[in-house]
Amino acid sequence: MEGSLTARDRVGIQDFVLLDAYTSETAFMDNLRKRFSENLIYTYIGTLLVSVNPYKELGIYTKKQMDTYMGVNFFELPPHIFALADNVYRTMISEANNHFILISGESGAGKTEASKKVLQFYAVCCPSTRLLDNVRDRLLLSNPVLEAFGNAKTLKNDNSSRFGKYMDIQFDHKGAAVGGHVLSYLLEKSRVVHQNHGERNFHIFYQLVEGGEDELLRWLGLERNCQNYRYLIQGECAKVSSINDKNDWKTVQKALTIIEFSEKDIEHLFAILASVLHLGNVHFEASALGYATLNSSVEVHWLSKLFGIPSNMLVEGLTHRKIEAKAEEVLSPFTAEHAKYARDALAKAIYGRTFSWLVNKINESLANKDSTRKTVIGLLDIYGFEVFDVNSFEQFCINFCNEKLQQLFIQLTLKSEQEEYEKEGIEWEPVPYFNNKIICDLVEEKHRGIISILDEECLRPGEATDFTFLEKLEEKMCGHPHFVTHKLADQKTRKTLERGDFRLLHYAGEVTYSVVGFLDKNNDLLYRNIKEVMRQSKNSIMQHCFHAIEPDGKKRPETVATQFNSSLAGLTEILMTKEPWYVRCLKPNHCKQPDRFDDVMVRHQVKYLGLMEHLRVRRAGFAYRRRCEVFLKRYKALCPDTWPHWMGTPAEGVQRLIKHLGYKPDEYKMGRTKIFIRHPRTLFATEDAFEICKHELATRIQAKYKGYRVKGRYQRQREAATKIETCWRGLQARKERERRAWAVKVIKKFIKGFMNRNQPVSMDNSEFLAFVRQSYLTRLKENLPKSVLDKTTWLTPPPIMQEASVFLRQLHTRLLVRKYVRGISAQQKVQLQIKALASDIFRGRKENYPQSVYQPFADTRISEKDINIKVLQQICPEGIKYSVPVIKYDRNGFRPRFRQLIFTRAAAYLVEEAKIKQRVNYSSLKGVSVSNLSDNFLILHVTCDDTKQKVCDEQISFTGSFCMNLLSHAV
Ligand SMILES: Nc1ncnc2c1ncn2[C@@H]1O[C@H](COP(=O)(O)OP(=O)(O)OP(=O)(O)O)[C@@H](O)[C@H]1O
Repeated sequence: MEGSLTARDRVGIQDFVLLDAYTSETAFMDNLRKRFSENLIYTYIGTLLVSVNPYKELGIYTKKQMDTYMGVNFFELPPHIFALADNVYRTMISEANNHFILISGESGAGKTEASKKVLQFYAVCCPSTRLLDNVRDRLLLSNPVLEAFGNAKTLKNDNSSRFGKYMDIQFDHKGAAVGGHVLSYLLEKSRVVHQNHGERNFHIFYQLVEGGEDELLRWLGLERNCQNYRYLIQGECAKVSSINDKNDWKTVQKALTIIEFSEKDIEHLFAILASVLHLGNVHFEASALGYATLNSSVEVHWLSKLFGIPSNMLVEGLTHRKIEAKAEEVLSPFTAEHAKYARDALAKAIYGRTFSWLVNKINESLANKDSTRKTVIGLLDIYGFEVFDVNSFEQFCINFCNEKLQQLFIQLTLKSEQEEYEKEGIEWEPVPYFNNKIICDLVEEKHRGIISILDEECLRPGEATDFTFLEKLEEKMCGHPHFVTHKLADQKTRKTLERGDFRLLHYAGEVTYSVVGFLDKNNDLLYRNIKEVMRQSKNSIMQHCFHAIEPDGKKRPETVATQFNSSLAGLTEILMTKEPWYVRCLKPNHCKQPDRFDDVMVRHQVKYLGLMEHLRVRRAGFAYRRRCEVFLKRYKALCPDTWPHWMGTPAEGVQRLIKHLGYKPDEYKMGRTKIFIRHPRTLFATEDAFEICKHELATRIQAKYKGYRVKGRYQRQREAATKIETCWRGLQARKERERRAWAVKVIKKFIKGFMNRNQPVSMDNSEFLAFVRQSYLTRLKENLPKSVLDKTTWLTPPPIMQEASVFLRQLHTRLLVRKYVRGISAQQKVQLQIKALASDIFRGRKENYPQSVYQPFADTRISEKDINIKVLQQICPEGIKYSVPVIKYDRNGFRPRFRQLIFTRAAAYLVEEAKIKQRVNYSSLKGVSVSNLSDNFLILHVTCDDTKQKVCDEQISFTGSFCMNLLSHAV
């Protein structure tokens, strides 16, 4: 698939919009399956990309592939994530606005992989410099670091994102990636202390233990065996065949240095990871009084060393809490159970806060400090919808997040699209779709939603438990169509629910949540005592985390669910200001197996992702719409009526324009303020015409001239001069520095004068004029005559460049002449002088003169060795100037005779072998005549008063092929 389509690439339909069969789910599934069986994992629905996880390497993400997709029209090549990335990028450049790519799908569907591919595409395909290479490397390498700390093996996915990630890639006006910013959402901290069977802790712990150098492990007090650490073995699957912790460790280490973590930062970061592992091994026993006693001196030793906190302080913090009793604070001992809880809470807090520190640090490294305007492409890769056997608070948050993203998708596509048709007065048959707002409200509605009820239970005084929370839910949610519990369920459903469960009917399916742990996880409290202990740490990251993040003393921090809800609202706001693009990832089977397409499972995803509805709206609707003024502004140059100025309304202008372009009535619709184009191909045809018109330079020049406009006229003149200077540089032989400097000076002078006389009329006009100038000069540069005699015709200039063209032509000719003249030898110079003379004599007077211009003139036509020695002896003292073989005709009878005609300084000699037949003194030469025709006759007229001559008043006629050469010499 390198550029051209093969038969395999055409299997099925590349764009569901083009499916012939009516848009049934069966036809949709057939197409998806057919393509999947040929390893064609991508298919479009318009500009939305559907991707099916192949669970195997397909070799379709090479540099060559990137080159293939770079700058090619979206629908020209088989669907690909690179095509989408390229289309987003080019739209961002041409429209100079912000975009985001929403990648969604359930856990393991391929979201993270897709977002990595997009990032790689930009890293390779965007213009770059050495400086920007740094930014690019950091952008790319932030991924393995974030994955190591934020991803883990789950039952659904060996590399499952346990946090939400939104990454902005910032581009300058030339389209180079110049910076980035990462926002992270709710890390699943509980994984640090607990993993379900078959799952792992975050990758970084295993990488450190497996890959860390011996010396490092010694320094951290760690052993190279994951089995020795309680926090690493709860899922009983420390080793996973698809994961190479050792290699990943190396990648992370390298990435940390490239992202510019200092040695100290790295040291402290590793110390924290080791501390968490030591903390997990801290063991409590109950004393006789039932209080916790700490029986882990080795662990405490290492914790004390790595945190830089005295051991006794640590021990106290881990076994006691501070209680305020009236004016004083007293220490109250924990029970063993309580101490374990406090230890785990500390481990979670340390890891969670370190993760936030890490994200900030990455952001510092990606930040672009330059304040010039940048455009942005956002990449949203957030944990996918997930359902386990036991689902807890974390799944509740993750699935709620997916509900919100589905809601955003609905808002931006199905809902807004249909509302827009209505608003614009376009006839439209509404497409029904399931709006999941009802579920979002169920979770987030103020005072009535699940989060509000949970917060109430967390914050209220008195004995609140997970079960009182469940009762409150039952009380408030009773009868809600998407909520059910054991108590509220009908008999049949009740059998599937435990007493401590509640079930939500999500857009993606039912999920049963166990309320156990909801209150604790939502409170996420850490005892004050242990926080104060951590503040004493000598580890700079710990100091930062426990100082900076702490709210003032007594105020209770916001609950986790509320914080998460607010951050999602913030994310929605960010996304709503950008142009959306979608990648919908599908998971083909539960077993992570290649070549296995589970129909039921895929059909279910197709359904809940709303793909059929999207397809129906796309098919019935319009692929492209733009406000009339925007459309007109872009394409008005394609129609003589609208270019350069359209005086009527934008809508009328658009009508005139599309009439000129020959749009058929079924290809478009005019709304109240917008034009709607049904098929992408119509737009592509228009865009192609536009491209031809403006040439590929248009985008670059537009971008250049935006900056150019702002900088003012002086700057404009300078830039224009520099551009032309560049053109000229290409034209000149680089070695001739002196000449080039002269040319540039003259051109600059010209431009200055020229610009002064050609003040642009309007902004639009100025851009176009600038384009026309640039385009003409570029073409001219490529078509300049290469030598003085080059017959290349000078390019006809556009009207505004007439004057410049004449000037440049003179300049160019002069330059070529100068170059030519400097390059000729003394001998050639004499030749040329003779030619110039021939020109004076014959130009316009003799029919075959033009041909002679291209024939070399020689110094002589008979070399001395071909002249008889006797003759030479006689005439040599006079100095032979020129000799030529001729045929002589005498006056009577025109009998031809072969002779040598030899000119000396004093006379002309007619020679026949060893005999001088005739000598004509120049003093006796009355004249020379030739005809004006294409012959080579030459007649010498001589006087007869020279008694020594045999002929008087004679005409000596010759013919020879070099008559002009001869005569010019003679003269
Ligand atoms: N395009 C692809 N080509 C080859 N393998 C892929 C592709 N996409 C995904 N995979 C495989 O599927 C696995 C899961 O993909 P990924 O981690 O991207 O899922 P996800 O949707 O981000 O899941 P989660 O929501 O759990 O983070 C990858 O580790 C990889 O092995």
